[in-house]
Amino acid sequence: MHDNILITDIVVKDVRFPTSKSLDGSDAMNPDPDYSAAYVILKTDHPKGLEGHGLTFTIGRGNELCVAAIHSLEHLIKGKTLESFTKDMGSFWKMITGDSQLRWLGPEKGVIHLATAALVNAVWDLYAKVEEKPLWKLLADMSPEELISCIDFTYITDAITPQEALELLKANESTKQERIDNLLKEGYPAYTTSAGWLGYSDTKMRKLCREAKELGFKHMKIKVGSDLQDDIRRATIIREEIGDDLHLMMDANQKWDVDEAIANMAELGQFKPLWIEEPTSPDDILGHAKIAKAVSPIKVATGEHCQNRVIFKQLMQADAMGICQIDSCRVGGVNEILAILLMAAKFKIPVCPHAGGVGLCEYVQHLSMIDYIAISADKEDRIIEYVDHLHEHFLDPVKIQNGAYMPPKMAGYSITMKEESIDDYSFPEGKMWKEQETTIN
Ligand SMILES: C[C@H](O)[C@@H](O)[C@@H](O)[C@H](O)C(=O)O
Ligand SMILES: [Mg+2]
Repeated sequence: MHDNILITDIVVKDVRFPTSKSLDGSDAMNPDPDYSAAYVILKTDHPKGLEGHGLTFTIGRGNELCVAAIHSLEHLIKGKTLESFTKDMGSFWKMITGDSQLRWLGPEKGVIHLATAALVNAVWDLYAKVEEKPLWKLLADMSPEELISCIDFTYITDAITPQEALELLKANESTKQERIDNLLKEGYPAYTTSAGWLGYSDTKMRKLCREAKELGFKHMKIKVGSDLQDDIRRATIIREEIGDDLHLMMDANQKWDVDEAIANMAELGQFKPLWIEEPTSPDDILGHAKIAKAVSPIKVATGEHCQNRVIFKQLMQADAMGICQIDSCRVGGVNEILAILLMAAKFKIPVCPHAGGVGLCEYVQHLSMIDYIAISADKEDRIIEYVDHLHEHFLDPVKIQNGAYMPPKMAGYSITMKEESIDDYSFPEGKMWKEQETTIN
């Protein structure tokens, strides 16, 4: 169906939203994020003019570095056909992460890997659009063999071999349709972070807690890690509002040292959080393992800053990660996510994706859905983050019903941003930035 569609050009945009003005998204480590996207458009010669869209998420300054890194990778994609990639997605991924000179900038981490994610996800978006399916369905319709062929198993075969992964997928194959039907009916449960941003006033927090309850959410996440007494005060207010009806999760955004995390969680444990997220440096595998042991039965959640599948593997092998928080564009896009989902299924670690930001909810719903349909085949103890910001900028925004994500129906990876939004929020020339030039610097 997609024979010889040529990727003729790549357009990259630096899109930034001034969310720091209202302190949306603020946490102990990131007090003033401007949710931003290094945004890619793959132009093609498709008769209907189809384009592949993809983005990688940053929080403002430095977004231009991702834009530049995407340009550096561009020669690996431009002038090639979609089919030359889709006929062997695993090799495509190896090729785009394996450029003999660019690899030095990573390997597979930091700005170059964020850029990889934007491009890889744009290729998947194009693939799904050409096949006229939402991404989750494109993946769900693949045989176990086809799904496995999308993955580069380099560096993870000590945790899962292609053969083991294949068996895992095969065991779920005959029941896939039941789970698709279930998703179409009930959706995939979400949790909300909207009330818990660190910069919000108590009044605003209380109001948002009540709204979240009314909207049917059963789980809520709050930010901690600024000052312990303040964390206790805010958690008390939240518990007053939500009672014991809702589950609570806490996110420290890497603020603590290892022993400090353990000590602080001994205090915050009174609020019965389900998990403590990013208690310390995302690279500290043994530190996470120590914290996980000390705070049990509270789980340690991490992943939004996990640079690649190798770090995920070690966190799992070391019993350091109780909740696996994949991020759609921190690691190298759909292919690497599939590898992580398979490892999580093998280690029986629930996957609760990191979302929010701009476009992350639109992305990760597809990933949790394919996890449920074909990989873990389980929704138990699994929830997708939901944040109520910036969805209006997308052509196919997420749909939440009774606190659950409903499966997207439109073809693609749900990440196509409205043209007007791209223009208005392009940095620094877009009209929204021109209007507030004084606050830029
Ligand atoms: C700066 C961002 O809003 C983060 O606070 C956010 O991604 C957060 O860690 C989350 O888990 O949603
Ligand atoms: Mg977080």
